Amino acid sequence: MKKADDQLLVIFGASGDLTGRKLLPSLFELHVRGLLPNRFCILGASRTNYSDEEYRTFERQHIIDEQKGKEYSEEQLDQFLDFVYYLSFDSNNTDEYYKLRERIELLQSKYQLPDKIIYYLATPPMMYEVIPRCLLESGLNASQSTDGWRRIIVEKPFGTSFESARALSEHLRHIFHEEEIYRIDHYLGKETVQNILVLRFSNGIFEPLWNRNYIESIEISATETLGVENRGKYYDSAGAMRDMIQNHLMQLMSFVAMESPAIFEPEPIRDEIVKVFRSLRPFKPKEIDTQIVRAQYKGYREEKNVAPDSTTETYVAMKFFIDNWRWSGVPFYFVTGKEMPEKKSEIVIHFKSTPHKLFVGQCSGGSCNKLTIRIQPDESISLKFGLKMPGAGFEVKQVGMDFRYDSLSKTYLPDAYERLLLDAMLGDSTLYARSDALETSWKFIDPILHHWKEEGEKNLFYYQPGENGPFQKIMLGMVEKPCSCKSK
Ligand SMILES: NC(=O)C1=CN([C@@H]2O[C@H](COP(=O)(O)OP(=O)(O)OC[C@H]3O[C@@H](n4cnc5c(N)ncnc54)[C@H](OP(=O)(O)O)[C@@H]3O)[C@@H](O)[C@H]2O)C=CC1
Ligand SMILES: O=C1O[C@H](COP(=O)(O)O)[C@@H](O)[C@H](O)[C@H]1O
Repeated sequence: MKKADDQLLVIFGASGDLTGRKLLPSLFELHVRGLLPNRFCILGASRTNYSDEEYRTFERQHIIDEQKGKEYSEEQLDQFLDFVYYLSFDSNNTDEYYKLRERIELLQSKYQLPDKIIYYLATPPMMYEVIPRCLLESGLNASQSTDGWRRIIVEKPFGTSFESARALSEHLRHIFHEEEIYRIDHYLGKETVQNILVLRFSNGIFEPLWNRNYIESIEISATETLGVENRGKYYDSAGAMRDMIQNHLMQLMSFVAMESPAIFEPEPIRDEIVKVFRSLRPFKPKEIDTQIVRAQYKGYREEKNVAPDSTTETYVAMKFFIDNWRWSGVPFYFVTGKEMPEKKSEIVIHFKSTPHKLFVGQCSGGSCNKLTIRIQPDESISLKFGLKMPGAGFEVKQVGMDFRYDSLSKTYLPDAYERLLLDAMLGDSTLYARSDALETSWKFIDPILHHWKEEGEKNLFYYQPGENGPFQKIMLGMVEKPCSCKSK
């Protein structure tokens, strides 16, 4: 596999949850698998006071916790932590960036690194404006060397509305070139998500069926058993629509719905994604109440840092349409929720039934055929079809042909962050979101959020943690009108 150029990675928000649970464990796994650049080091930066050694000890435990069940040696962990450094500084204050510059120069000289730096913004979103501005003001946003470069990875949420996403993009483009900006959506780093493209565009059998003529509906869901945990402050201002649908589920939908790019390169793929988003049928205010269900789990308002009268949704189920040649009239569904009975993310393609039912009880009255792309927990693809039960008569049973992704080879399935970090180091932005795609997706979502804000508690439903409640029915009945499940 191609190795990335020698480089330095600076992580802002180095003392935080994302860095400890995802970034450093993923970087360690890349180290174990020999995929990091030959000369490389990591500089973590945040305000908390740590020496390099204290920071290494702090993160060592996170890595051990996250690497449970994976093979590695203590020696590999020591080697890795040896090239992890920490700078305690206030990233809000331009005057302190001289400390960052000094540390970067020291490390570049120690490791004989070219002037190639990736900045990772793993901080609260309000810092996405501040840190790039301070980098500009202190001259750290661009390389002075002819073969040097800068890249910046920006975590989600990328804005909270169309206007704020656009303003953030403009701000970043003023400081970095567009091709240097990597907007991360970790769902795109998941192996099965990438497999949607390969499944669709490397198999001749699916393309003729992948349209309104053969597909009845498409369901895209991501449910979680956890609640908001320790992220109440962020989540209460975001809600399920901003936290999951505007980014992860919309990206999944674009992979399912897009046309084939002429070539498999970042820009043609991203062009096709934007075309899908532009074809989304906007909701009229009346449709928001009948085609979208929002709900909150009981007990959410007692979570830490959540407003006691919060109307933030922790669950959304919605029906929508893509008005283009391929998908005209085909309903798409999104479902996402916290405190659900199962942690599961999947895409289900429901194919149309045969024009005439020849067999009694044929697949309980519906179509026998559906294709399920399971993203997690067990990455798999399964196709259901009807077959005759052995013996007398013609009783039809729906059977499945299942493919478990981990049976493909003994090759280790990388975590999404491993794949995406490596891609950014290699300069490959295919699996990163482009600004126009994000902005177009916000344009679709904004009116819904606006309507909910006006409605307050009206049409907000409640559910018991751990229960699907009436929502399964809502999905099956396909959200024609709000259910009568409102209660506290
Ligand atoms: N955690 C997760 O699983 C995911 C997180 N994200 C996104 O990643 C980002 C980080 O999330 P997470 O790690 O959970 O958050 P945390 O609150 O755990 O960490 C935030 C980090 O930023 C620093 N920080 C906090 N406030 C400020 C401030 N005012 N000025 C400068 N630095 C500050 C903190 O360090 P210090 O106080 O020492 O400066 C800390 O290192 C967020 O934007 C989040 O939306 C996205 C997907 C998943
Ligand atoms: O981005 C986010 O994703 C997680 C779910 O990610 P997954 O990979 O575990 O499916 C979600 O819990 C979190 O609220 C959201 O910010």
